Amino acid sequence: MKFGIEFVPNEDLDKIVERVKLAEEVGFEYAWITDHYNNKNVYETLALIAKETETIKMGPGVTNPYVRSPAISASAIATIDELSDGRATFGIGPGDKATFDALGIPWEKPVSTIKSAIADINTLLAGDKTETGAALGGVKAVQEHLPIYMGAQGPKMLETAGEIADGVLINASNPKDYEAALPLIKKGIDNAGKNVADFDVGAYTATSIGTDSEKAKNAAKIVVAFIAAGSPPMVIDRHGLPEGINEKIGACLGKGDFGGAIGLIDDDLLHAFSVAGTPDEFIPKVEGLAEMGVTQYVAGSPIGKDVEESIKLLGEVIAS
Ligand SMILES: C[C@H](OP(=O)(O)OC[C@@H](O)[C@@H](O)[C@@H](O)Cn1c2nc(=O)[nH]c(=O)c-2cc2ccc(O)cc21)C(=O)N[C@@H](CCC(=O)N[C@@H](CCC(=O)O)C(=O)O)C(=O)O
Repeated sequence: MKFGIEFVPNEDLDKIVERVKLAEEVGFEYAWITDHYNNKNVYETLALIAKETETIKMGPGVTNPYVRSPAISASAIATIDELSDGRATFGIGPGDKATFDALGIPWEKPVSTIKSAIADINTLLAGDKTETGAALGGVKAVQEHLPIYMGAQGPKMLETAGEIADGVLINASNPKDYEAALPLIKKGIDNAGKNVADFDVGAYTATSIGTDSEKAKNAAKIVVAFIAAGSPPMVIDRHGLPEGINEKIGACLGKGDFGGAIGLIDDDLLHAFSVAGTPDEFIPKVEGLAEMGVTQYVAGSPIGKDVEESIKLLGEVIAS
């Protein structure tokens, strides 16, 4: 199992860089930086990480094809590959409606849009010209093939990821989600005549680890509340959760009643939408994801009550 870690660039960048250096030290192989227009810029954050680290791979986890053209994204990730001496990796997903509504960008045909964006980015990174005549000149990726991952959850997006990407990052923390996702990804891999062994299935989880189980679980509750509220009925049903619990939690969040939302998060919801607890509680959960075909465990927010301590504890899980 490879291990990755996610950071949201909405806080002091020096702190994020220090945390990525600590993650590198304890054995993490990937640092994924989220990309939302209202946070600090993902590529400036990645550039700082590239200059301050030696071995960890890094990339957007995940950008989207609507806010930047494929040529701008190709130039940006090739620059990170140069700065990091060949450690860049590129995560791209369809983004979400709320973002594009706020930006006044029409969100159309996400599957086709991602397919054509990835095709152009691969063309440009290979040093070739796109159909419209775009070509990179003053920047060149170090890696022969810079790996491209897709953020995906929907069935078509998952199949597309298997078909055209080198890996997938799925926002899900429970083996049941991977039991449902793997056949779709495999269908795409088979369609493209690729080898499953070459494909990286990333579990982009809501992680909360600590020496005190209760405290670790409590730290995860608000994140779980947002995930549960955004989950469709099919996912609520998959995890055997009470029908309508997503709406109930969403209603609390909608009126800013975070205490009420957190009060609704029980162990079943924690188990469905996060990996939370002590290192000893973590190891069987990570093993359970591996049994379902997950090949990269990505520790996503909140990581833990004390992030530095949690990164070190995750180092114990990596070493186990
Ligand atoms: C579009 C959507 O795809 P989805 O994979 O479910 O999208 C949910 C998320 O993956 C998406 O919002 C991501 O961008 C969210 N996301 C992030 N989004 C961000 O904006 N920033 C981030 O940093 C970020 C990180 C992230 C990490 C992991 C991850 O899994 C997702 C992440 C969907 O509805 N897909 C369906 C329908 C697809 C569809 O629209 N089909 C149409 C059009 C077909 C066509 O396009 O040609 C049709 O069938 O007619 C499907 O896959 O079946």
